[in-house]
Amino acid sequence: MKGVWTVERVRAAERRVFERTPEATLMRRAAFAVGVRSAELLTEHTGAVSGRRVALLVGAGNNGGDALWAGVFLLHRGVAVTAALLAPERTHAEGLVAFRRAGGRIVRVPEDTEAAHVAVSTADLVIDGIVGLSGRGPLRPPAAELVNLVTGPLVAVDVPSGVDPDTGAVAGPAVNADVTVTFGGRKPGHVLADGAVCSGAVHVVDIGLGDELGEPDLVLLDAADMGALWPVPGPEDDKYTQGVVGVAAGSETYPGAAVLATGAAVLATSGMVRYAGPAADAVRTRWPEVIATGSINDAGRVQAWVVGPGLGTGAAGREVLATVLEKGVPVCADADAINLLAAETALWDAREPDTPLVLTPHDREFARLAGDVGDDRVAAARRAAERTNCVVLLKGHSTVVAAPDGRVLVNRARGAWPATAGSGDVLSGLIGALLASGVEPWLAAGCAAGVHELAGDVAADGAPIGASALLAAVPDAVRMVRAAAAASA
Ligand SMILES: NC(=O)C1=CN([C@@H]2O[C@H](COP(=O)(O)OP(=O)(O)OC[C@H]3O[C@@H](n4cnc5c(N)ncnc54)[C@H](OP(=O)(O)O)[C@@H]3O)[C@@H](O)[C@H]2O)[C@@H](O)CC1
Ligand SMILES: [K+]
Repeated sequence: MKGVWTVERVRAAERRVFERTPEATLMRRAAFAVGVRSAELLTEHTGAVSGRRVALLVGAGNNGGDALWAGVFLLHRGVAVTAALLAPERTHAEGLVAFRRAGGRIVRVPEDTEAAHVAVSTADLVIDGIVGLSGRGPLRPPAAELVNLVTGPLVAVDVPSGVDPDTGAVAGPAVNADVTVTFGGRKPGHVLADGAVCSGAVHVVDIGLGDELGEPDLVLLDAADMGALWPVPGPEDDKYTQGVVGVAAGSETYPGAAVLATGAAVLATSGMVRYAGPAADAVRTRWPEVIATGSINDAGRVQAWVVGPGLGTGAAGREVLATVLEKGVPVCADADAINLLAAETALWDAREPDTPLVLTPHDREFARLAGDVGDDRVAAARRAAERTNCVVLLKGHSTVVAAPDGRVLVNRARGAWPATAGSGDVLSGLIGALLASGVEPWLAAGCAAGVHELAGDVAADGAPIGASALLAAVPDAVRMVRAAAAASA
């Protein structure tokens, strides 16, 4: 698992490190890493380092200082570097002196705006040192204008400017980086909301903060983590011991939701799948291995239920949800099950106390359940998880999964193609299968979201896809995470 630390935590670690290591040393290490990565990118994009042109966008603080020292490194490698100072009176003083001494060219904004425009638009590579951990709100107009002119690769120092480092929110113009070089560990802004996209490829550099950072605020599951968690049958297992999942979904109007959710459960694990509901014929036709029945009351024993996709919010749906919640096994509640729970507090009483419940809302469902998501998606999901004593998987470009005990994991989206009708039904089936296999609910939700994302990516391959194609790619995605786990073992 990869850790993610909030700005407050990074600052606290930084203070402890400063007691034994001078601030300037840390800055040099950070800047060196930015310089090295930039030189690599220059080689990749232009075939050389020496003789190339780089522009630095330098703001008022230490982020700009990092950029200037990276500029010094590049000057020593024979690069022609121009620094556009966006807050000339507040530029990092030592960085500026060193940059001048190394032969760097300086242009001041707004006085030399024209020269800055030329430098940025003709650069082979641009380094964004406008603002880092102290950044708040979008880029201000002079910086936004310059960023618009960038044509070459863009390297963000620490955080792409204009992205909120703690929430990933982007409220206006922001840097869209190809690469972000960050220090010590990832920040929430690299993995959440629009910040995940603006960050490009995130490169984490150890500058000596590591030991002081402590437990991360959020975690990211990588493919190897998912592969290690994914249930694999042992020699003693049969169809029952691997966990039986029940799906209570779909209606006469929406049989497709039942077919997709059930199919996902079939493909996720080799445990048995039962279906209960009005789409039994459609499910049986598509998935003959499923034991399908028309009524929840006839369904046999299962180790976890998936309830909600295409269920409807009428009396019949309500009855099904109440029955499932009373069973005393883990439940993944999606779509209409969430709407029902949001609309009727009495339904919560049907839940066997402390049986795990995973809720998988998108923003509108979340709003009905727990109020507006707002900019801080982690805080929103964490609050809802604590209040409802549920695992809350908040869908979005980056999926956030909060456990009632405060743990949060994030899945960075690979692309937007999987955001298609029926895709949520597939996700709920995957979660149900992992719950039935006994995977801890918080990890089950995170792992399912990761494999779902990967399946979408594999299926889309750069073109739009439907949920059926995503579903069909689930075995490939499982193979990929299993292979990643085997490779890292
Ligand atoms: N962590 C570590 O260990 C290490 C960290 N290091 C580096 O230090 C960086 C943090 O530096 P920092 O604290 O000096 O602040 P920084 O982010 O440069 O902002 C400066 C000023 O910009 C302003 N400003 C705010 N928003 C703005 C906006 N949207 N658009 C324009 N301007 C905006 C705001 O001032 P204002 O104008 O609002 O008065 C703010 O005070 C960190 O990201 C990393 O690169 C490394 O050197 C070594 C080790
Ligand atoms: K930056």
